Amino acid sequence: MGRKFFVGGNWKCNGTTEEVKKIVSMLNDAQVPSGDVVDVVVSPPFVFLPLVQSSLRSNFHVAAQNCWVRKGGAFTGEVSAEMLVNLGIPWVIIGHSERRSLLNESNEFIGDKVAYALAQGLKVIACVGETLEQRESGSTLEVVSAQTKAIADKIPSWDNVVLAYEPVWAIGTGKVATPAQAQEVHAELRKWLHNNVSAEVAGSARIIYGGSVNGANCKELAGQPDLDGFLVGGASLKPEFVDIIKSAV
Ligand SMILES: O=C(CO)COP(=O)(O)O
Repeated sequence: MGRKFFVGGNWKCNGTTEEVKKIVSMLNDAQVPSGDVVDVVVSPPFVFLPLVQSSLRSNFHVAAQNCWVRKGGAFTGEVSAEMLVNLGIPWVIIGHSERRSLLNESNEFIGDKVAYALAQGLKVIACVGETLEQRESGSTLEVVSAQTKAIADKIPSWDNVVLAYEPVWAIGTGKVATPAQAQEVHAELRKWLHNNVSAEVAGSARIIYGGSVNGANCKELAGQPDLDGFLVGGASLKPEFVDIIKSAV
């Protein structure tokens, strides 16, 4: 169906200048499949974006981990989408579960952010995912559909959106979703897009998985038909990130 594999590395709130330089040189030296086969996007903290942007190999790209919901101004501590564009940062992660839960970002706020970022010309990695409680109570599909709807309602096009399914119970816990669990939700999300957006978007939108992905479990997950890549946390800071990129082929 021609959906290009996508591997994102979310560095979260980690790193010193020295560590960032080391990761970048590890990535620059890596033998990986060509850019026709896989998109690789790494997401350092804001303060390291210019360093990574200027030193990273040209076939890998960078993402910010967040941006402000509207035009910049008197919003102390925030970084606007316009600033990212001004710096030539092509991607931004929006709606990560850590921001949803720790900073109380609502579905609606995230929908607004995705829409604003897209309107400024950024490409967006939009995250959805259920908590353990929600999974155990059987509401996984309802939760991820509502999160996806809040985004779909606000955006005119899915061309520049990658949807990341990140079950909260799998993030940073070492508890990865089984390939079957991931495939089930990815297929449902694709069906949701088919029924609520269009058949074309359902066919072309990349849906990537995040949550305790590592060099050992990536290959089997990557083989699932509706799984188009990964958003990697902890392992994106380590050499095994290269193995995850290689799971594209
Ligand atoms: O939150 C994640 C990526 O955005 C996943 O984190 P881990 O890979 O550390 O579980």
